[in-house]
Amino acid sequence: MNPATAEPILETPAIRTSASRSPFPAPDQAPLLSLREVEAFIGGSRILRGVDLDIEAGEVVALMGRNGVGKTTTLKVITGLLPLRGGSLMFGGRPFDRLSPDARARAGIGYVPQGRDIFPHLTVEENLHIGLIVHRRGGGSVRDALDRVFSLFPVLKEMLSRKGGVLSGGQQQQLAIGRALLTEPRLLILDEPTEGIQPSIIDHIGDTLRRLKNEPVRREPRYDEEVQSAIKTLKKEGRLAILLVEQYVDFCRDVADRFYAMDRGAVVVSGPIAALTDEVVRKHLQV
Ligand SMILES: Nc1ncnc2c1ncn2[C@@H]1O[C@H](COP(=O)(O)OP(=O)(O)OP(=O)(O)O)[C@@H](O)[C@H]1O
Repeated sequence: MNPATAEPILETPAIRTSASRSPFPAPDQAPLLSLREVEAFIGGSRILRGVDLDIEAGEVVALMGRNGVGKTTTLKVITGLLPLRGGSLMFGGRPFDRLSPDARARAGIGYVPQGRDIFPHLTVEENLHIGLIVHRRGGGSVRDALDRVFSLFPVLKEMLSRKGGVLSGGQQQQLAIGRALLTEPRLLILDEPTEGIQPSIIDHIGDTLRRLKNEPVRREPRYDEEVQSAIKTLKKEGRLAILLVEQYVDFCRDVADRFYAMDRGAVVVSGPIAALTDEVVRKHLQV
């Protein structure tokens, strides 16, 4: 079944459950990633309250929701930065909640956290080398892996000797994604890839003109088109799945196959991206 087209939208608590799936399906039939009834605490506070989420190989899934509902916490549980306190977590059909964050990275989970986490005092080239040496998987050549990153993000090739800290927000994002891709992940996790990216000059000019004409300034999302088009290219290649925490609805509608919307530590709606209607946005996502 293609989840992008065949799956109806469901309101939780009974979000899409897999009645036909046994709790431990054969690895080759299982989703790439599967969270069931996941619970997590920060300090004494219960932050995740039974999160259910599946990602199939090759698909792009948007995890959405208002501020503070538990999206980043969900990613931290997946990557092992926060312990699972209840429920199950499977990757490639096998439980993996006991693995260290490092072992999860080696198993194929690439993570680009919010704020990007590049090394500002190292050059672009040195930042990329960290991706190559730390967790490199797969048998492909380093040259091919680098060429793939440079074809997705040509600006990185031009800026190899610049320090990471002098790049623009959008370029740092491209560097962080490029570095994660060099580890050849099976699942790439991106936490708010559009966050903190400066409005483009074109948008700025547009705003100024509108102000001059006394028209309201557009408050449309502004995001990095390179990141958007890279996600679409990666999706076409189908070599990895992407889990994306993102607040811009248009961005998600453009790149994602499916979405999950969270509220107060649980998934409240999920479905194919076509089901992310304006009503769903108003009810579950708008502030
Ligand atoms: N280090 C922490 N200590 C205490 N509470 C925390 C901590 N980190 C997160 N929380 C709380 O956990 C809840 C979920 O936070 P989380 O960062 O997962 O939300 P989010 O959906 O990713 O939102 P945002 O878009 O604002 O990042 C919030 O109520 C937040 O206040």
